Amino acid sequence: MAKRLDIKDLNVYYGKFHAVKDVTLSVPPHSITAFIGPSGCGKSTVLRTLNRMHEEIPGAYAVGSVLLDGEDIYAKGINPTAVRTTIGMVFQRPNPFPTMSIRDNVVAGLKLQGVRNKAQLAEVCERSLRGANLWEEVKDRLDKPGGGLSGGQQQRLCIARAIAVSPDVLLMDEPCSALDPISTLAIEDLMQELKKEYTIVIVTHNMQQAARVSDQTAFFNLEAVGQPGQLVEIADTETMFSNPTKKETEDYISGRFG
Ligand SMILES: Nc1ncnc2c1ncn2[C@@H]1O[C@H](COP(=O)(O)OP(=O)(O)OP(=O)(O)O)[C@@H](O)[C@H]1O
Repeated sequence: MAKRLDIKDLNVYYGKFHAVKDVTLSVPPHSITAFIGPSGCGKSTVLRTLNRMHEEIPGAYAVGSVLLDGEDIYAKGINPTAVRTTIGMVFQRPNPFPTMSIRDNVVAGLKLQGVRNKAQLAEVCERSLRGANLWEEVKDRLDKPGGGLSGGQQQRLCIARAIAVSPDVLLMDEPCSALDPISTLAIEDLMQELKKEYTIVIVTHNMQQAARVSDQTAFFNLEAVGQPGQLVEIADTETMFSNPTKKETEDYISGRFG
């Protein structure tokens, strides 16, 4: 079920390096929010803090709060693994378990949670593959390895894997950057379907993609190399691309820098 995210005064550090400064923004449920901005401005860093994935990086830490429907995902006693189930992530390069069957890839998270009931696993597998718009292409080869699919199919398999555990939010870190244009459009179409059930945040380098798929766009920038990235502005996507408030946003989206 889609939930709302509220990020408040978020600062992120890699050891002594202050990577992201004072980010405050909200992501409404059933919407797609795109993070755009030049390389190194902290888009992926912010995204990773939205499901505590940065905690896997030695020395990385966040200060501030991230609320999921009002509940702080950083509160004491909250298990980061549980957070990553509720707030799933799809990465830049499709990363299915290559030798594992398509079926087992999809239900890997459920099996980790201890679900053993075959009928339940089969039902979730089909529903998730349908949800990721991959069912028709793979229904006759569910026992074949996930690594045998095309790049675009593998990315949809990863989306199926993420939605199989019934998340509230899907984070997507440049999910199309390793894909051809047709697979990219398939994922973009799929995102429009997915937002009916989930809240989506996507990092993209592709401004046309941000304009095509997102409801609101957040532009990040950094004053100079070595300085922390900051949120410059956030607005509904149409306004952002037609009438941004800040000149640096206009310069970026019109291709004058970055
Ligand atoms: N694992 C890490 N360890 C140390 N510094 C990191 C790490 N990951 C990112 N950084 C630094 O944090 C800053 C923000 O990086 P981040 O990857 O979030 O930017 P980005 O906007 O997503 O960039 P890109 O568009 O190139 O992917 C950069 O200065 C980067 O070098």
